[in-house]
Amino acid sequence: MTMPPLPNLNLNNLKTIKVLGTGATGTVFLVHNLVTDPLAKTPFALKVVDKTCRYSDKRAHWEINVLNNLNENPHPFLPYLIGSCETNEFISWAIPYCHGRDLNVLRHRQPDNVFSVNIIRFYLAEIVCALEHLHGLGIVYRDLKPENILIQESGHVTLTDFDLSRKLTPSYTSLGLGSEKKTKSTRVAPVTGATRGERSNSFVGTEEYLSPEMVRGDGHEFAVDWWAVGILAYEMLYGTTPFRGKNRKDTYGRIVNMQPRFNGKSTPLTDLITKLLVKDPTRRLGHGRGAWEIKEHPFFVGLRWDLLTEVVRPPFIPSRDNIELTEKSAGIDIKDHFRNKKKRNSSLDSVSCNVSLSEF
Ligand SMILES: Nc1ncnc2c1ncn2[C@@H]1O[C@H](COP(=O)(O)OP(=O)(O)OP(=O)(O)O)[C@@H](O)[C@H]1O
Repeated sequence: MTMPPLPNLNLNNLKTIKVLGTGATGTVFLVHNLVTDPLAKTPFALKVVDKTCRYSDKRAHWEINVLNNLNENPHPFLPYLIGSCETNEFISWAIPYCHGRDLNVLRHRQPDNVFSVNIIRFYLAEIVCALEHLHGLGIVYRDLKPENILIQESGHVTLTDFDLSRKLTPSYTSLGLGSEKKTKSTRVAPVTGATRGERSNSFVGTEEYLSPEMVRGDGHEFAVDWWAVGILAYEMLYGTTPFRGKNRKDTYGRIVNMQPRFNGKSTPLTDLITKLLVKDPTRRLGHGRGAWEIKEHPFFVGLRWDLLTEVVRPPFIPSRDNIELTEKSAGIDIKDHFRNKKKRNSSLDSVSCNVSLSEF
């Protein structure tokens, strides 16, 4: 499918409504186009990255590149690029706004902060499909975590945030042929700056979601994403990740050495998690035949993968009321926002410009 050329975004025509999220390198704003959509009927998400942060321009260009690729190879559970723009200070790009917040927020709204098994099955199925599509394009995602799984207006998921993703030779083509090339991991090094209660981002993802091969500094490939699916499933089931330690070093030690603990007797879901959390990536579910190994697991028995977007009703459909456009008139000056962010970060010695990404 060939897409028409993307419109260049004109930042002067955009009005910020509110901040949707602030990450290691960028800030995501909810914006609307004052010229074409003055009443903010169809707002969209604008990710803005400060070019003065180390590695940020490379990461931003890469993310735009991935989104461009997705425009040519679309998938219902992955975003597309609406447009982009670059100035001396910022790189910005727009993607559709996801009304339902992210899976982390949603989990904290559930009784006991955990999802039911049926809801876990639904979200895992969609995430497996999204990862399968990315892997088919030769992209290893490397940053799966609840905060990066957004809920669309329809209730289906969208994976976001591709700056840590990487291009590999696809191994799981539709013919199941080929062997993948590994991407090297730099040995994990502590980075400072996560504030209390937040998860910190390491150079390749969030520490509790890192795979043993990443922690060890071995080469890694698509199987890191299947490991992260196992961590995610565990967190959705128990409300906590399986290897969380007292501190980062302890967490890394547990990731490499400890087996996950389960409450009660084995179920298809705990069996799936066990097979995804195999330390040796070559023995992990998904390594041999990619997503199909996971789709064929008994946990998903009876699920019509081909009808996922049409028949299966999402467990949570955000209502229009969830869109808090009350701050519509407020407007946030993007430059001011970054000036203040820099001030805050310098006093915290924060991660913002400090993320070690020596692979770039
Ligand atoms: N399209 C969107 N719709 C709604 N909210 C969004 C959208 N994109 C991002 N967000 C919110 O903004 C947050 C940060 O986005 P994103 O992860 O892309 O930024 P980042 O700077 O790369 O962060 P990170 O430090 O995790 O790499 C997300 O967790 C989410 O809550």
